[in-house]
Amino acid sequence: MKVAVLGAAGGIGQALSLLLKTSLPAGSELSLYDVAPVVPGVAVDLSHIPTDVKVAGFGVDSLGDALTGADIVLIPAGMPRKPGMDRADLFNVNAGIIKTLAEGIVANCPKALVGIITNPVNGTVPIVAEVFKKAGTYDAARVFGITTLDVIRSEAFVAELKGVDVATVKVPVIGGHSGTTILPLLSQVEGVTFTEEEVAALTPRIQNAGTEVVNAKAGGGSATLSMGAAAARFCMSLVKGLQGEEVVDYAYVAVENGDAPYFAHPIRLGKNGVAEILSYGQLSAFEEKAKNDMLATLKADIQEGIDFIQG
Ligand SMILES: NC(=O)C1=CN([C@@H]2O[C@H](COP(=O)(O)OP(=O)(O)OC[C@H]3O[C@@H](n4cnc5c(N)ncnc54)[C@H](O)[C@@H]3O)[C@@H](O)[C@H]2O)C=CC1
Ligand SMILES: O=C([O-])CC(=O)C(=O)O
Repeated sequence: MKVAVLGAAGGIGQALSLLLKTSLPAGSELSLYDVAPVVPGVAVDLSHIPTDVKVAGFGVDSLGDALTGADIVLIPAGMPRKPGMDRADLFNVNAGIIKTLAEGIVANCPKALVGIITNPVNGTVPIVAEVFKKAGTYDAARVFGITTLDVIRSEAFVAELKGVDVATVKVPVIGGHSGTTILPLLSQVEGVTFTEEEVAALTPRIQNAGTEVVNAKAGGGSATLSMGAAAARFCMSLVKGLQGEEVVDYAYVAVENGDAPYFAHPIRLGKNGVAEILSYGQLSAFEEKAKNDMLATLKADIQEGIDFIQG
């Protein structure tokens, strides 16, 4: 199994690479790419951890070498938010970065499963898909926006609020990855119930959790450690699917005849990525309204990504 991390020297990239070094199956290769000159050092540093995962670092001129033979490509490259910014404010800077990296995937590992972390995820996922479509290599089953951070935050916050063992908490989160487009389905959490007031307070807490971190870091960036944990968890779901195990997880994927052209759903993963997009089930009246209220924003974010490539 070869996993490439693009943007591996950054806050997320380093945390994610550390977790992958200690959790990928024995015999795997971890390929670290970044434009920052420290990246070979990050690889050397990780290579001293005694696990059977080979690590190599690749600098700005070696994207092709980093990607060749990759089964999974994870992309946390690009600029994070500062206080006062929305994720959408990152589009102008990060769209070009994502386009270049997607072109590298087309040229070097067009069959890889691609997990996109770079914000704004609502728009960067369509950019990658459009680059692949243009090149004739697009397979909707292989492109994922990683929304696992919304899921793990929801697990943490529900466990905290309800005083239950976090290991037993499962929270479906659908939609997109920004503000109100993030839609936790608290009505479907098993084993606990919420009052209307709790739903009205917890839903925006989950939606604004990224901003909570941005503000707490006071100009020093956004979530990196929790995102590293989230991306590693999602990567391990992809790995299990590739190994032929049955696994269901959540991600922002292309959906035909869905609520929007891209929407986070429960998905069944297999050897070729998405094996099946599963229904997110019955929504409460609160969730149905929240979904309908945010769809115009999500669709506009998606269109911005499509237009960036189609012109
Ligand atoms: N999907 C999600 O839930 C989350 C997404 N993010 C997003 O992840 C991205 C990265 O965040 P951080 O790691 O905190 O930022 P960071 O600034 O610490 O790291 C970004 C890295 O990307 C590298 N980079 C820039 N241009 C590149 C290129 N063309 N090719 C390869 N590498 C390149 C930089 O050199 C840097 O090492 C941001 O866009 C942020 O908004 C952050 C948290 C959660
Ligand atoms: O809020 C941000 O800018 C980073 C992010 O996507 C998150 O933490 O969910």
